[in-house]
Amino acid sequence: MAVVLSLLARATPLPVPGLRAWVGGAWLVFVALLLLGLRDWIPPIASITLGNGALVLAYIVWLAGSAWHFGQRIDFRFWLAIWAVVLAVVTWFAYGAPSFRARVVIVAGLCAYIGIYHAYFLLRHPRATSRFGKSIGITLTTSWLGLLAAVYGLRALHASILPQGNSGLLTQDAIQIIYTSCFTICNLMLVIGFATMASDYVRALIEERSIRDPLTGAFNRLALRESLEREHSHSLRSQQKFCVVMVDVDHFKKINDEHGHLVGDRVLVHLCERMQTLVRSRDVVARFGGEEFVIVMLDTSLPEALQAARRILSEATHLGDTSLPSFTISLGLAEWSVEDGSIDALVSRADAALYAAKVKGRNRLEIAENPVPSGPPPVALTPT
Ligand SMILES: Nc1nc2c(ncn2[C@@H]2O[C@H](COP(=O)(O)OP(=O)(O)OP(=O)(O)O)[C@@H](O)[C@H]2O)c(=O)[nH]1
Repeated sequence: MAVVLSLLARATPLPVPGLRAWVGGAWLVFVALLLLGLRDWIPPIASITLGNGALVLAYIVWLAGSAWHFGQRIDFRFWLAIWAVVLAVVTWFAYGAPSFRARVVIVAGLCAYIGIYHAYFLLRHPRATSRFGKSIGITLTTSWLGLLAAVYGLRALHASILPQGNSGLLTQDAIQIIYTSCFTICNLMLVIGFATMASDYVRALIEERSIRDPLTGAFNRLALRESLEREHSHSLRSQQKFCVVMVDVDHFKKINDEHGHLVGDRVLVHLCERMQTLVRSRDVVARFGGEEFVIVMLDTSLPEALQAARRILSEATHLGDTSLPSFTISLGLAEWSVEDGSIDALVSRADAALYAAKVKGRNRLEIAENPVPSGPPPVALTPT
């Protein structure tokens, strides 16, 4: 399982935060099982102390991997201190006052605790839930973490109260064989869970990149077209109005020429961020190309859109404490009409209004002419 996860980590097209730690944890589980399995052939210090140490460390490293995956850090000093104490206590119960029962209760109890903590962390993390709900990887990982913690908990309880609990995992009795199988399956499924989380992450990132403009983070033209088509057919059914605003930076070429393209890029990023804060979160801000943006204001009539567009004209160019050169923008606003036969016709009207704003001196807002009815009215895409 460690080999498979390592190969997967090498094959991922994009770096996945936390994946290296998950790979490291899988190798530690492998080392731990090897050392514990070689109990009769290697010195107890290697088998008992290092074997249990590697096992506990594996679960801490897996937890750290999940925290990194979501851009967080665990308190390593705290966890390493716990690890060191457990190692010392296990060594004491191996040499000072030998007690297999005490070692099992301590190690299995701690592993159960880490498993529950890890599952709880994943379940409660706000970024673990996307707009599609919990990812398959997280569901899988938390389920198997819960099961693994339950098996460890049972093992600790069993060792502390029942006489058979005092026998080693590798003993040939039925209950120990069940424990060994459960540990193996849970650890294997956990590795599959981490691999699925990694692939969920890569897929989500690729999906996100396919609809976003890499410079500004605004939606790209593909996403814009999809959202316009969605709104257009929704409006054909419901007659609910929506508006399109075209925004263009005035004399942007001059900004590039005088300050350089990097400053020009920062102006675009700044403008985009400002516009996103000035519209509702469900409105769509997209980069149409170059220094031109399109905002789709969903379920919005002309008077409401006019208010928002005026706000954008006056406030989107505020520089705050940035070191950017001052700039202005021009806007063209068009309200969807049933006479717009297609979304291209609507966008063309907004573009024409933008052109009018440029011709009239820039740094202003123009409203598009009503569409000229041509031919029969468009047919609704789905029956009303
Ligand atoms: N920095 C930067 N510049 C870009 C980017 N995309 C396009 N441009 C530049 O934007 C400029 C657009 O210039 P024009 O189309 O002449 O428009 P303008 O200078 O804004 O003039 P008006 O729109 O008429 O006010 C060109 O110089 C492009 O090279 C980009 O991503 N980053």
